[in-house]
This record gives sequence, structure tokens and C-alpha cells, in this order.
Amino acid sequence: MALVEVLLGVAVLACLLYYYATSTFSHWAQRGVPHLPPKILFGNIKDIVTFRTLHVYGYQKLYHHFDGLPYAGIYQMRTPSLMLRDPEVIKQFLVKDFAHFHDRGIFCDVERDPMSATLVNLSGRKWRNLRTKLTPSFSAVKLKGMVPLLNECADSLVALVGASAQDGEVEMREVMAKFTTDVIGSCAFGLHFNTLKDPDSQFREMGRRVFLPTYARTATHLTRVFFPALLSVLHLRTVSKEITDFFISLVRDVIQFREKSGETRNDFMQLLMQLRQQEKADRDVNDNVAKEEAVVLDDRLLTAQVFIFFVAGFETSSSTMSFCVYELAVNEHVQEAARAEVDAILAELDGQPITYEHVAKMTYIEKVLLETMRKYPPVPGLVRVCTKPYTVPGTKVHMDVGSQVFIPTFAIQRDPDIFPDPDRFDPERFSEEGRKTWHPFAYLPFGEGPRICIGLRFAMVEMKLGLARLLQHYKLLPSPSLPVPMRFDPKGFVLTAEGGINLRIQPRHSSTA
Ligand code: HEM
Repeated sequence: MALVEVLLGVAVLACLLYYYATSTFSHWAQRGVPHLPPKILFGNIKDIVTFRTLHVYGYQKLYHHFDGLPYAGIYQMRTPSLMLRDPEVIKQFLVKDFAHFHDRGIFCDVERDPMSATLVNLSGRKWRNLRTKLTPSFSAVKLKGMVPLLNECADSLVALVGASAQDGEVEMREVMAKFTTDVIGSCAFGLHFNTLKDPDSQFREMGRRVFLPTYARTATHLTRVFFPALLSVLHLRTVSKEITDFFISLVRDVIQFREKSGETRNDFMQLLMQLRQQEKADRDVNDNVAKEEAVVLDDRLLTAQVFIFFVAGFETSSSTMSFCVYELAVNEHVQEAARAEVDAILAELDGQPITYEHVAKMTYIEKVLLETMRKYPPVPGLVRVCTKPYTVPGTKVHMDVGSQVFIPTFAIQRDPDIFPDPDRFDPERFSEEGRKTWHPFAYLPFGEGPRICIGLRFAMVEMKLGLARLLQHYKLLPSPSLPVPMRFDPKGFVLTAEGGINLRIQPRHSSTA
């Protein structure tokens, strides 16, 4: 009898599990949206979830399965997701109908996971409110003030490349990670330290831990996107307690130091501290913002924003710069053209440090970076959730609140029908003429619409300046061990070159040898 009960229990549990795993699988058929038959538990992304295929290639395969269609339905495990393909449709969702899709649907639990209340994760009015507050910190005027800090970091970059060359070879991924850590440390956290000179700095170590490519981390990211509720049920944190505590105490120390010493600096920390003070003054005068809409820039929220500048800004820029030097090394003519531009600008400066205005003149280097991000978008896909019931224009496809939209950036930017010969590295795709050949919404490395990357301009200045200084001092050549074409690390959530980017470095002037 007991055995029968146990078997019955197991059978009921199995049925419930089966129901849970498949209950969403009629979603696209009911709406008449083209789709592929999903597999139990995995939907259409089994090869991605089981790490048999790198995520970008997995989505690229799905994308091409629906060639010729403006959109298609996919199942990301059991979550139905509308995959947008046509740039005009993408524009419709990201810009014209933004009011229906302003959130990413990412788990955010301020109490348990204080670092989760970031501009990237927040939703609705809270996001809007915070975005409005933070936007002025990224204005051209503010960035201009940060160029001297960037110049200091670029000096260290040049020195580090020279110092780390072993038998003339340097692993550039690590060097670029140190440079962008230094930049964020200086411009966001207001630190006077130098990771480039001190390879074991704790700050760099924390950066390494946040981004260490592991299967577990990729699995947590996937859970966060596709099963946000599970994170909460399992009491999982997106950022470990150790890392959270490190950043909270770091920010607290910097704030206390500045408040006590009266020291100021042209960095994001200062701008956020000013914002906090301004906000406090406004609150004292005017207390009429509805509570649920208000975002009060207290120490926790301030720390979370500085932290997200680090998370969103460090790996993305470092990965772009690494892929960029890779392409410059294997495309010598592009490198020479970029160097000619740098030399001409430096000649104008006659030994003075590079200014914001001179960075703006680096139009060829800009094209090189844009082409790098076409081939290697650091964020290879965009996600939105429906926040207000929606019907896809000109169709009967109805979307409920909470349903997901996915834009496969990597696949679109490597689609040969949009960017012919997509593996060829050609900065001229971004010339005035080149730009006329593709739809602006087919190029999305920074996203688009009101939720576009807030750090776009900062990242471009940082990367242009760093590259210009490298080209000023070194010739970059492929080392014999450099894989051509590029191979990606299968464990990475962000695109990472497998085995690093080893380049041969030839100093142009004896002083940098
Ligand atoms: C090469 C460098 C970078 C790339 C490729 C990049 C890419 C992106 C992308 C694709 C998004 C999502 C946009 C969307 O959903 O439409 C994003 C959002 C964001 N990025 Fe960046 N990013 C870079 C650098 C930075 C830097 C340097 C910072 C800060 C200093 C930063 C801060 C943010 C923030 C806070 C958001 C969330 C914006 C919002 O939801 O309102 N990013 N970025």
C-alpha cells in the first residue's frame, strides 16, 4: 500500500512538473506566430543552456531559421519570447512603442541584494526618475572635465604595455582589462590608486571575480533573465556578499573622505554626491513626489549606481578594445590608417595632452571601434518585457504584460543580407556612404531608444583615447599563437577571446621600448 502511495505521489509530481515545463508551449501557436517546436524544459535553447553551442551562435542559428520574417516566436526554456528580426520592427518596439516596453524584467531585490537596484535593473517610473537624475552626469561638459583623468590612465596603459612585453609579446585582453578598471576606478569610484602599476590591487581582483567566465555565472545570468522568480525563491544573489560588502565600504570611505577633507574631483562620484545633496535640499523644500515613484539617492542607491557603472562599463569597453587591437593587428592597412590619423592630431597638439576636442577629431578611429562592435558586440542581445498590453501593428498578435521581447544583436550585425561579407573587418561600413547601405536599427551595440546605454559617449572617449595612445607608441602585430579567425571562450556570458589576445609589440620610439 505504502509503495502504491509513493508511486502515485511520484506520478502526480511528474505530471505537475511536466505541466509546469510545457504549459506555455502553445503560446506562439495560439497567436499564429511562426515558431519551432520547443523541447521540454529547454524550449528552443537546449544547445545554449547545456553549453553545447556558444550562446551567440545558438541565437544566430535560431535567427537564420526564420530568414525573411520580421519576427518569430521562440521559447527561452519555458518563457515565450518574441524574437525581433526586422530593423523597422525593432525601431517600433524600442522607440515608437517604448511606453509598452520600457523594462528589461530583471530581478531586483533591494533588501536582499542591495547592488541590484541599478539603472540597468530598475523598472517603470523608478527607472525613469533615476535616468533623468543621472543623465546630466554623462553630458559633454562633464566628460570634458574627465579627460585629464583618462589621460593619466592612458599614460599608465602605454607604460604597462612596454613593461609587460615578454620577448616582445603582450597578452592584450589582460592589459585592456587593467586599463578600463583603472578608468572606472578613477572616473567612477574616484580612486587615486593605479591598477596598471599594481597588478594585485584588490579593486582589479574584485573586477576579475565579477566577470570570471564560469558556467555557474552564465547559468545564474540565464536564470536571472528567464526565471527571475526563481532567484527570489532560492534566495540567490546576483552579486556575492563579499563583492557587495567590498563596494559598499569602498564608496562609504570615499564619501567620508571627501566630506571630511573637502576634496573634490571631476568624477562620477562627485557628480552623484552633488546630486544627493541637491536632492536632499529639494526634498526639504518640496515633499510631493509619490512614494512609490520616488528614488532617493541615499548611500545604498548611490553605491549601486557607481557599481553598475563599473559592471556595465568595465568589461564592455575592455572587451571592445581587446577585439579592436586584434583586428588592427591582423589588418595592417587599417592600423596604418588609424595611426596616420593619430599622428596628424598629435602633431597639432605639439606635445600637449589630448583634449576632448581632439578626441572628437579621431573620426577614423571611431569607425574602427564601431566596426569592432559590429563584429563583436559586447552585449550580444537586448531584452525588453511588455509593460502595457500590446498588439503588434498590422497583426492580431497580442502581447500580455510580462511577455518578453528579444533582439539578437550579434546575429543581426553578422547577417550577410545586411552587412555583406560580415566576417570582413571594414571600418568603411561606417563612412557616410557606407551608412546608407544599412538600416540604423540593424546596428545596436549600445541598444537604442530611451533605454540606450547611458555611458555610450564616455565609453567612446575612453576607448578612442586609449587606442590613440597605443598607436602613438606601438606597432601591433599578430603573434604566431594568435588564432585567426577569432575563437570565443565557450564559458563566457560576454564575448571573450579564448586563450587571450597575444600580440607582438614593436615600440615606435626608443623611449617607449
Ligand atoms: C563599449 C562600451 C559599452 C557598451 C558596448 C555598452 C552597451 C550597453 C547596452 C547594449 C546596454 C543596453 C541598452 C538597451 O537595452 O537598449 C547598456 C546599458 C547601460 N550601460 Fe552601457 N555599454 C558600454 C559602456 C558603458 C559605460 C562606460 C557605462 C557607465 C559608465 C555604461 C552604463 C550603462 C548603464 C547604466 C546602462 C543601463 C541604461 C538604462 O537602462 O537606462 N555602459 N549598455
